[in-house]
Amino acid sequence: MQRLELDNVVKIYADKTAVNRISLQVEEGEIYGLLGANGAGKTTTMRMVLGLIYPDEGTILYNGKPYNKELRRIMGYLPEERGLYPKVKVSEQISYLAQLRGMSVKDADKSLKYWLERFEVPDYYDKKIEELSKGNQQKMGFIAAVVHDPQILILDEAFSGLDPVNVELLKSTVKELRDKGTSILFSTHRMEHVEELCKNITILHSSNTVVKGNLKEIKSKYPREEVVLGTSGDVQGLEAIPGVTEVKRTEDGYSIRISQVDAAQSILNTAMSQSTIHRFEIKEPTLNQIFIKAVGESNE
Ligand SMILES: Nc1ncnc2c1ncn2[C@@H]1O[C@H](COP(=O)(O)OP(=O)(O)OP(=O)(O)O)[C@@H](O)[C@H]1O
Repeated sequence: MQRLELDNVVKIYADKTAVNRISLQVEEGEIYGLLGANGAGKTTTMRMVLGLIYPDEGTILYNGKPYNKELRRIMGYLPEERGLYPKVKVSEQISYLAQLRGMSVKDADKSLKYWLERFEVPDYYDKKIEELSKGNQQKMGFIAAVVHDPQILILDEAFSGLDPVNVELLKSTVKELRDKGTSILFSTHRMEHVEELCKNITILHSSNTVVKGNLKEIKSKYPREEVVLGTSGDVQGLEAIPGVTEVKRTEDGYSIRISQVDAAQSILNTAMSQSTIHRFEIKEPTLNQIFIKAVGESNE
């Protein structure tokens, strides 16, 4: 049984279809990437999953059952815009949120203290949100989303505003939650994070699903269009090889764009006849390249 299942879900605002027939499944212990350009329909989809707004068509099932208010206890949400009150102490508001989701005062306090220790900021317990830096407010938002140990966690740009050390800290936490069985709907514009974390993805464009499936399978279906060549010296004649569209000199060789994969063998033969080769790779497209191809650079 799927932990979370969306089937042909539609949301319409007046004359605007914000989400048009999205279908996806998230298993137990899976991080699912929900991607798309600005205005594509990601936040609307997440808000429907959370039960904050209702779909106009389609179904959303949680452990095989439709939405009911009790599900709030098993869901956690880190919104893109900060959701915590600036003037209230970390301990008061996160403990309150945890109690709203069914925890006892004692368990909520214990869990909050665990997470503050985990993020190496135990002294934030008594601080007001407004006293913290932007990145540390983001960490408190993350704690508010996970403090009650949800089965379904919805993360919208979870790593925004964080320095590289904190990105790694949160990333490893997200992986750990996944390994413990949490199902995570993960939305971001940072494709390298998706490549590292997500098994399956959906890319939305103007409310429609344009790419969907297993990330590795999606990547294998897109043509390989870049050859990386490491050479000890110059190689002449690469531009003249049929199928080569662009040749760039790099520090230790060449980066070559190709329009057909057969060109790679000719590149290797040409290079080997003139120089020692210490690297030859026909690169898979990055998710960034796939995203740009699928969506184009058009923003709303
Ligand atoms: N309450 C609303 N009333 C009317 N239109 C809305 C409402 N909420 C969202 N929309 C529209 O629905 C579409 C999808 O918006 P949504 O916020 O889901 O996009 P998004 O993918 O989360 O974008 P971003 O990456 O910019 O956060 C947009 O065209 C938006 O203007």
